[in-house]
Amino acid sequence: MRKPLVAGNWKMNGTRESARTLLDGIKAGAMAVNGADLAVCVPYVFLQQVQEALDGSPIAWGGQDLSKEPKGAFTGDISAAMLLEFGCRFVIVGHSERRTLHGESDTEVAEKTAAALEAGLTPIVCVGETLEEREQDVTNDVVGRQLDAVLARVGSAGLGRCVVAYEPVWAIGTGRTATPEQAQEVHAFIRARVAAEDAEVAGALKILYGGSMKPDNAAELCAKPDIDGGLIGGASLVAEDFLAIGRAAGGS
Ligand SMILES: O=C(CO)COP(=O)(O)O
Repeated sequence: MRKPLVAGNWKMNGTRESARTLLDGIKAGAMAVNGADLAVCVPYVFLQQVQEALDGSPIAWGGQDLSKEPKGAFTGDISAAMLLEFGCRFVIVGHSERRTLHGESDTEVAEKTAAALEAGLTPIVCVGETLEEREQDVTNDVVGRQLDAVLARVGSAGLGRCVVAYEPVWAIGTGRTATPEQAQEVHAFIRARVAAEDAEVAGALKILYGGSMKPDNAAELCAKPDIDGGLIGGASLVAEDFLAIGRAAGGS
């Protein structure tokens, strides 16, 4: 039985003040979220504040990216060890915004996944196709290629220590959600691809959906057999919406 995970991706949003209000709100409602785990992935500069606010709470936290290198002359980058020092459990890897805006390749994403695993972090590995790719009917090719790069680097045992997030690029921040059937189809494809390597790992792997998941569509998406929660952008910035998604994912 896979316990759903609802992880917020704050992206590049927030101030100290808004983060405080948001964290207070999430903490206040977290106990009513039964049956799903909660996490927030925040901008680096808020990690200390988040650690202080959430330490001892049921809510985990993490970063939104990391360097594949352990340390050294990499201006602007953050290592896995640094994230660990601030109590992170998770780190998002290979988000489409990083693949597109920062040119991250499949190989680089795989290296980052390996670096996170070596340090003991749980990578949330993002995969997903663009609108053009969906229209060309190459969704499975793209998602399969992105997944295979990670599998080739960390093996099925490594992938078993990851969370995968399927995020169709055309559904991110657009208000255009994949239908539950569209999402389920790709989630089932991902699980089958992993099962071809290792059925046990595939059965236990959490596969989150991301892309305009909101309180009003979360229950329907999460009711699908291969959808194990969500990676939430916009709605994770509003405590009540984030909590409502958590409750829906948990089945309450
Ligand atoms: O990219 C996402 C989460 O990583 C999804 O963002 P939205 O929920 O804002 O569409």
